[in-house]
Amino acid sequence: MKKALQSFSKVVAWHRNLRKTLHFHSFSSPPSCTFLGPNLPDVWVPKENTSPHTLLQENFQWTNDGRSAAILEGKTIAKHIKMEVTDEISRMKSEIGKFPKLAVVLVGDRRDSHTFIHIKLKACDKVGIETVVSQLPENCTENELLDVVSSFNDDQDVHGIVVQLPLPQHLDEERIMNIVNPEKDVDGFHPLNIGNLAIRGRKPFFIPCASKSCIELLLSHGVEIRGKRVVIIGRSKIAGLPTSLLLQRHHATVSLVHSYTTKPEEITAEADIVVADVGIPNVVRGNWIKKGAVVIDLGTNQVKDPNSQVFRLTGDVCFEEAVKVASAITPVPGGVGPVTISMLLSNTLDSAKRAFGMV
Ligand SMILES: NC(=O)C1=CN([C@@H]2O[C@H](COP(=O)(O)OP(=O)(O)OC[C@H]3O[C@@H](n4cnc5c(N)ncnc54)[C@H](OP(=O)(O)O)[C@@H]3O)[C@@H](O)[C@H]2O)C=CC1
Ligand SMILES: Nc1nc(=O)c2c([nH]1)NC[C@@H]1CN(c3ccc(C(=O)N[C@@H](CCC(=O)O)C(=O)O)cc3)C=[N+]21
Repeated sequence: MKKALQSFSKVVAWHRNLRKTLHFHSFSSPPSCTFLGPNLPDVWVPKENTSPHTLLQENFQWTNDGRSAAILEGKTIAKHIKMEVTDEISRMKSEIGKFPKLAVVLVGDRRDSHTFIHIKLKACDKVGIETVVSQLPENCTENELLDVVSSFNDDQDVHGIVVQLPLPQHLDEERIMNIVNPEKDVDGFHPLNIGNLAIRGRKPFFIPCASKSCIELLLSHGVEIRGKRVVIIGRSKIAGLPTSLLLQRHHATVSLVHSYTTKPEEITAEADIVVADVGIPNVVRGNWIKKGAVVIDLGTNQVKDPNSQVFRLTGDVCFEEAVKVASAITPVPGGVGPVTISMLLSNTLDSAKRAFGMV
């Protein structure tokens, strides 16, 4: 009993400390926050030493006084997370002579998928995560793909499996996601993980990386989530839907806008926080945003410049317009994307730690 009380007061002290450093972040009652392991709290909370304190703002101002919005920059956060992952992997190697391994499955030849996989592999290499890539042709059968995933499920040296999405039309994404071992599902897309994310107090093995990235960006810049009205444009399983679930766990009031929503701009204009996950460049205009709102742009659209023929990254939000209205906004590139990648590294490390009994 005494021990339980001691650990409970440690948790409370940890919360108090966190509240002090992050200022905005508090829980209604500590016991409602179930701890799921070192890196899997009931809500996603940036670790103290992960969030660069220089970024923390004492009092986040939900205003735009006619100047530009604050830029919620992701590269520095990503760097801090990567540094921490690197340190932990070095420790793992020296203590038990083992390291995490990520398997990536790519079907077909999509240009953006190649880019994203290249970024993931490079990041893994940098922090000391071993990788294995299985590339299948565009016209592969579902059974061929299922076999590849199954072989990674069975491989004890593999701790994380990523099946790059989207898959070609003829393949049933749900069937493929279902077969990934939930304990290796570092993307967090398996129905068991999504389901457990949906219900507060339940314990997903992994939370999707882009969703964690959104929360991390908000919290580490001092943006309060609890009680805020959030509108997410898009309900994809990669980002929109899980982000809505995670934000609910953080006590936001969440609405989802999708392709059947009429007059989405009237709904987004009510939001304190707008999250765009559509995949259409510049679809969210300045007049969709309430003055002083915070804008998180997940869109990473490769758009060909008609003059130079060079591909440029464009977000879903028309940055030039939104920056004049919002109080804070993520840039593309350099906002959500880099943090998403670092979350994948962190999830893979967590999975290896679990496999090695280090948690
Ligand atoms: N930066 C990052 O970390 C990440 C970035 N992304 C990027 O996010 C973007 C979206 O990708 P992904 O999540 O795969 O999305 P999907 O293509 O799977 O889904 C898009 C969503 O947008 C909705 N939608 C489409 N058109 C409209 C519209 N005109 N108005 C309102 N809603 C609309 C769709 O509605 P409906 O459901 O009705 O079809 C759907 O829910 C891409 O640019 C991708 O690269 C994705 C993941 C991570
Ligand atoms: N199984 C699966 N898991 C995913 O997590 C997944 C996926 N499939 N399919 C596609 C989307 C998209 N996504 C991004 C990840 C990183 C950046 C990223 O690093 N962006 C950088 C720049 C990228 C560049 O230079 O092209 C930035 O915004 O600064 C972007 C997008 C993950 N996704």
